[in-house]
Amino acid sequence: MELVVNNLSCARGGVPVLERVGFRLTAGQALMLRGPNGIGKTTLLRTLAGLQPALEGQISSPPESIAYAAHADGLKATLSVAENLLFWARIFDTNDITPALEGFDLVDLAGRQAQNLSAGQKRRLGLARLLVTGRPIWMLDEPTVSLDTASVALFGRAVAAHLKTGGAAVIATHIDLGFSAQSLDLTPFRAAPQKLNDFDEAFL
Ligand SMILES: Nc1ncnc2c1ncn2[C@@H]1O[C@H](COP(=O)(O)OP(=O)(O)OP(=O)(O)O)[C@@H](O)[C@H]1O
Repeated sequence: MELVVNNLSCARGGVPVLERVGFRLTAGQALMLRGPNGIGKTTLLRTLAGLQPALEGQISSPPESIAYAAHADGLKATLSVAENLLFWARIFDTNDITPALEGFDLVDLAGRQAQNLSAGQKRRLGLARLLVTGRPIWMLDEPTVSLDTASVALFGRAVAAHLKTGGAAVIATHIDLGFSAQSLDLTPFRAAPQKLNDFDEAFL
């Protein structure tokens, strides 16, 4: 497993956000994306995960090798915790949700509808889905939002275990997850402001 990103430029809403981002990640490594609000961490993760096209550059790993956990939990409200996990597990050709239930402390909540979970419990369920994908590269956007201290530690252990078994992770977060990781500050990669075209200038 190796993720090599070269000369990657990406846009949001048609506006270039980041230019010439590059890094290399091998099995067992995690990369923490840093930078101020609005710098483009979500945009970069979405591009790496294949949810939007890059303006230019290369990403060595195909989207099929990546599991992406976004800001939104994306849960099925009327399905139970176990049913939500099974729904996802079957997409990835497995019925085994036990490691996901156990790894994210969801065993006692297995029968509860997702809509009746607390915010932190919903977040744990959203993250537990990573374990049923079997995909080697995790892309995680602010994964610890709503998590209490114990759940952050639980999540940190889940990522550390994933790394130990040859996985990799790219994580946009402002907090320390308790394992060693590289970090990449995106500030130097901020795209230059676009030059106004003649039409815009005529109206200024
Ligand atoms: N749908 C959109 N249309 C146009 N611009 C957008 C859209 N969504 C986000 N942006 C802009 O793109 C830029 C990058 O946003 P992005 O969400 O990637 O930043 P971020 O680093 O993840 O921020 P945060 O730390 O606040 O989550 C920001 O300036 C933002 O305002």
